[in-house]
Amino acid sequence: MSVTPTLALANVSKSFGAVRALREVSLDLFAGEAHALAGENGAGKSTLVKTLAGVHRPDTGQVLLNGEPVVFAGPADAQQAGVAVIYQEPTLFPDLSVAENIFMGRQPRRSLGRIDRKAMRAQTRELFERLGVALDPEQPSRGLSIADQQLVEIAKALSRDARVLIMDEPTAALSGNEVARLFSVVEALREHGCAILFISHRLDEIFSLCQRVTTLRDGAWIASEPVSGLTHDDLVRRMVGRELGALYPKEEAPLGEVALQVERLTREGVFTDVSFQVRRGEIVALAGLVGAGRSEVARAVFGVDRWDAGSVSVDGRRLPAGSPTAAMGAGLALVPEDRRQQGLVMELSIERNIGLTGLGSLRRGVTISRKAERDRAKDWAVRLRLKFARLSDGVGVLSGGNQQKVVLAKWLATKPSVLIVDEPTRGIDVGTKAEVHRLLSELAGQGIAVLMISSDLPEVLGMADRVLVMHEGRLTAEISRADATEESVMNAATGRAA
Ligand SMILES: Nc1ncnc2c1ncn2[C@@H]1O[C@H](COP(=O)(O)OP(=O)(O)OP(=O)(O)O)[C@@H](O)[C@H]1O
Repeated sequence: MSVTPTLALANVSKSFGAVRALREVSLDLFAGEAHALAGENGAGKSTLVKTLAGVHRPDTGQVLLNGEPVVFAGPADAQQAGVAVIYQEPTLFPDLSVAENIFMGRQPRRSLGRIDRKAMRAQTRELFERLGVALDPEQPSRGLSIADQQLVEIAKALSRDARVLIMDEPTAALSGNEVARLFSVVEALREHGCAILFISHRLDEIFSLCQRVTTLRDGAWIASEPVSGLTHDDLVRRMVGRELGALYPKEEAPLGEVALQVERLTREGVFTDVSFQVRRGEIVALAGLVGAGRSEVARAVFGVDRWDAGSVSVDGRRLPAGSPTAAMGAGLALVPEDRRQQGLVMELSIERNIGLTGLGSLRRGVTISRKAERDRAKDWAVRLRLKFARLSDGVGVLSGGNQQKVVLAKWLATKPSVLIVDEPTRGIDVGTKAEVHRLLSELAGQGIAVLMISSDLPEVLGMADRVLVMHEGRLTAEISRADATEESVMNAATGRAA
């Protein structure tokens, strides 16, 4: 490891109005080292990334490149200096091929100025070989999985000779195999001498990929240390500054009547013959690999998408196909997977967003009681440890994880008969994760039927009374809590006999 860090922050502070997002934070990124950045939602991780990437300028303090102070005029400047950022959901040009996306604006040219497609293909192939990636350079980018799009972005970074690779929650939307593939690519880059900064709320990923970890809490630097001397609990303590209760506080609740009955539900080409029940008081997990059809089943049950055959009943009443209004009227709630896009109205305040679904209970005569709305928002803000300046601020200024909490609050506040939650703790910090689990358990205890879609196996095993597993659009297994193990669920999810 070289002595001078490739990229560093020295005593950097950054505020947004009254919010002090970073307070005198220092960080060193060395060549050949994978460095994790840990912290709860709103701790300042993305602000730090944006400062390194030239999006934000520090209010005070410095960015140092190879030991020399630099001022990035903008993201292009940082990119030029060898800093590449891979986001959770990359933005490739869908109509261009993989190779064209990689060499966008820098295509190899022939003597007459025409683009040298052959050279571009060959160079792309070479990049993929260096990374151990099996993608076709000629393939259109449209239709690539998020995991493949990230690999294209990484190849692009490599082609620009990036010296620092920053990854802001890159694994949130990836399946287990895709994470393993990403990690082997990152490992290859690290061995080439790249400095890596890695953000994830999944602490086991930090322990398996990184050599050091820096923890932020409320914008302040808490520690930078080798992961080898740390336990999982040590890291959690640094992040949340307090002892955490059980992460999976599932309690046995007496099972009541069947609340949700799904029979032979089929949406052609998407899922087939899906039948299951969820009783009051029960938490049923729907497990499977990304793309197995779990979210699609949830969307159809809730009426966002139509189904072609089969039926859905809530408390014994059959729902019409394709009507979310009827589903909500019958007592169904869906917390979607893509919460930022599907769950929030960005123009509205935090409190209005939380109040949106419960307008009935907040109504006083013909008007909605603003005070009731604010009280409810306050209550949820405390329960979910929401980090905000004012509840009247636009929801768009919240950190990503805090936006997710607002959507959760909005739906949990409706007290439905049947609650469907799709990846309820994705992107959510470990402190709030325990709180969300406690809430789900509490709701089940109150007689609500919970259907939980989750790719987080420990969460499935820790919270579910029963596990349903989907593989390629079909239910392939139903496993009781007693028999559910990582192995039994993964076997069914990958289509191997249980
Ligand atoms: N453009 C902005 N305007 C106002 N406040 C902002 C802005 N960007 C960030 N903040 C605030 O700064 C604080 C830190 O946010 P940041 O996005 O850095 O957190 P984070 O650690 O990345 O969180 P998460 O894990 O939820 O993504 C938060 O309180 C957030 O609301």
